[in-house]
Amino acid sequence: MGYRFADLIDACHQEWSAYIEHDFVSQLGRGTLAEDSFRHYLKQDYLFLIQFSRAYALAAYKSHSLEELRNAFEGLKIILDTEMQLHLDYCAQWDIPRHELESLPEARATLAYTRYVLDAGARGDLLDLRVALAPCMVGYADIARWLNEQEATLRGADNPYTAWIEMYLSEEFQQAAASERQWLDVQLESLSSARFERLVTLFRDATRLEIDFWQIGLDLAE
Ligand SMILES: Cc1ncc(CN)c(N)n1
Repeated sequence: MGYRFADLIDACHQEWSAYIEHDFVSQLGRGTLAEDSFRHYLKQDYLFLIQFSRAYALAAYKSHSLEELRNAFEGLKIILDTEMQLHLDYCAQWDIPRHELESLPEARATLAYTRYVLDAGARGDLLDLRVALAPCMVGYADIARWLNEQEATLRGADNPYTAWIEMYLSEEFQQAAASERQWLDVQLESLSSARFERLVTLFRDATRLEIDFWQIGLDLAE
């Protein structure tokens, strides 16, 4: 029997739960996350999304088929048109000027995560790259659904982070994550155990780097 995407999560279950249910996420869901933490996250995430746009462009370069090219294009489009727009809206609402975003220094965790994924893609093939990207797209879709299931999650105007949660819960984002899972299911099915184990390392590392990224929001780390 072949591997599936769920086997990657099972192989690093502890890291995956620590990422999905991180304190930053639960505080955001309850609406109790300090504004400074979210601001810090937002600014670093702006820089993160620029690097991840490059990673989706790299995925286009590494593609062989029209379907793979379309997928890379969709990933890039969601970042540039949807996620980035929400960031800019929050920044405008919270008086973070555009020129500040353009001249921000990258925090170490931002550098570490984004360059790790770009390097995985440059060294490896499309599957390596999309496995390294999976905690980003599939992870945030899971986070939004997890938040939606929690009784403690505060909805509507009383939670300043409602727009963030809604965006990742949106049909567009959930659908993109579901089709990424499906593509990975097909690719993983016929792999040898040695190849699968190498992908587990990529997936685990990227998940650990996502955990660090939440943490810089709480620590306001540079
Ligand atoms: C750090 C991080 N990881 C994932 C996502 C969702 N694309 C994001 N915006 N930022």
